Amino acid sequence: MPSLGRLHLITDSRPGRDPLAVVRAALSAARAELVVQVRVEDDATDRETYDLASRVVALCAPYRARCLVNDRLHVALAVDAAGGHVGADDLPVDAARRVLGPAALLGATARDPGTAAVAVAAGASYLGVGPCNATTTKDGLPAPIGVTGVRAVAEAVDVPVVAIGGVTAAQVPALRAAGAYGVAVVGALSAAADPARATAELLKALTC
Ligand SMILES: Cc1ncc(COP(=O)(O)OP(=O)(O)O)c(N)n1
Ligand SMILES: Cc1nc(C(=O)O)sc1CCOP(=O)(O)O
Ligand SMILES: [Mg+2]
Repeated sequence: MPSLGRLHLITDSRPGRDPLAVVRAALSAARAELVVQVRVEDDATDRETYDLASRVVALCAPYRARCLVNDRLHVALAVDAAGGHVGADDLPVDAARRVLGPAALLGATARDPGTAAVAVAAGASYLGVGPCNATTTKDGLPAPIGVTGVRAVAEAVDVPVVAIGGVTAAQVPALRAAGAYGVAVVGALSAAADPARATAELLKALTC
């Protein structure tokens, strides 16, 4: 399996956002280094999710960038995405692995070392670890675990740790020093005045 991209762009499908424009801009800057995770609001229909994911897969293909689908693994299969991401309210990791098959990329959310180890044993390819910081992008999250929490998880597992939650380019060096392999962002790109430039800045911080 090719190595996992270090920069994960999670789509922002809240009203008034233009997720495809941000994906296009980010792909132009990061190319195959980008992983695009299609994440929709809970009230989005499967058809809406399928339509968005299909378009993201098509945008990623010329760059050989990979698309993952959050939560809705049947959509991941239907659009021939590279895999999916699950958390505590989704299919258990072992069930998600059975659905997606052995070759797929499967991400799992982990907020502590114990959960992380269980997820890896169940078949997770990488872990989404956070929230690193407070974020307004998603409601109902626990208190931030900070760089220290990311380090605790990274030391406990041997799969890539992707830090999430209010991550900015300025924080990337500290996250990398703590053992994070990459980062996943919504607002840092979706709310950027120039998403291509913001992508380049994140990527530089991740790869220098
Ligand atoms: C890379 C990454 N990490 C964590 C999450 C959160 O997943 P989950 O806990 O299932 O919450 P929702 O995103 O489904 O609301 C993620 N999507 N990606
Ligand atoms: C979707 C999501 N999951 C998180 C978690 O910690 O599980 S934080 C998050 C939102 C990340 O958006 P931003 O980069 O704008 O903070
Ligand atoms: Mg989920």
